[in-house]
Amino acid sequence: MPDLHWYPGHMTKAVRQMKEDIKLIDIVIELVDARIPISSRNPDIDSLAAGKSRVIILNKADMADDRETENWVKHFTDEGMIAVKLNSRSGNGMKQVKDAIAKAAEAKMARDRARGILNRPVRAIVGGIPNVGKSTFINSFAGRAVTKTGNKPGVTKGKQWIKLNKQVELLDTPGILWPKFEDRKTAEHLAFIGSIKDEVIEKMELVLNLITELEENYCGLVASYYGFDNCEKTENKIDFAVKTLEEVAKKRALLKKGGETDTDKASKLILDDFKNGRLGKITLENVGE
Ligand SMILES: Nc1nc2c(ncn2[C@@H]2O[C@H](COP(=O)(O)OP(=O)(O)OP(=O)(O)O)[C@@H](O)[C@H]2O)c(=O)[nH]1
Repeated sequence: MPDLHWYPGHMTKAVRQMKEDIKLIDIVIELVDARIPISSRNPDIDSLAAGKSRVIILNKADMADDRETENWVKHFTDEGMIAVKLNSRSGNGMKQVKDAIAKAAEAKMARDRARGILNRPVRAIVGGIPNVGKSTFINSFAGRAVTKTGNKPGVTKGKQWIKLNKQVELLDTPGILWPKFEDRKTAEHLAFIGSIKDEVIEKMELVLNLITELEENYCGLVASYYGFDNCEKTENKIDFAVKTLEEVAKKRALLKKGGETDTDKASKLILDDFKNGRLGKITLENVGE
């Protein structure tokens, strides 16, 4: 197994920045990928965000299994968080997100009022591991109608805030959290969604494990996307995955010079199709697993 404890320097800097920014913040909005709500979280957010209001957004819900996403929303709500699903690209769900942030802000203002603090702005930050959609979220949140604050006296130097309403504003630069590499499966899931470079893990091994995982919950899905039938409940999962991979190469005419199937190209194709949601609405991590 390759060394997965890879930790680029820019991330160390980004994490330090997030620790600094969070001091100004009342509400921490954590973005996770709805397809892998556990692996795309960073457990350290709990200590980073201690004492803050918490909102968790299941982003990229358009690529996840709707039923599973509902289960996750319920799960995080039961844990005492405000949980919402969202498609940041289309903005579908943004109204619910804004309502959720306004609700968290209202609770914070009520606590302030009880302590005699009036009209203090409530500030929020978006945090998440790479590629979960933080920038897309901020752009979609800002939309066209809202005005940016900042560059005026009294506003922290270099920081821009996007106003949600009179009292609530969102920091326009996201906080970057580092992905966790606790175990092989987590690292693979992060590679499937593109949060860590898939060069970190050998592509062929990665795709065989993806096919195997998909077969468990969505039997025949890979085959049917590429135009053949194949749903076998077999014990020999890796053999089955290899067969599927070769069949995909044949179907897509991915052949080497001598006519042999080009499974490297087929691996790349399947990983790319999954990453971009072309294989369908799929969730790889279920509540209670
Ligand atoms: N389908 C879909 N794609 C999304 C959604 N949100 C973001 N994306 C896409 O996901 C990719 C990554 O989005 P970014 O906004 O750059 O993610 P980020 O978290 O800011 O990434 P880093 O800068 O690497 O930390 C882009 O191709 C987005 O278009 C979503 O809700 N649905």
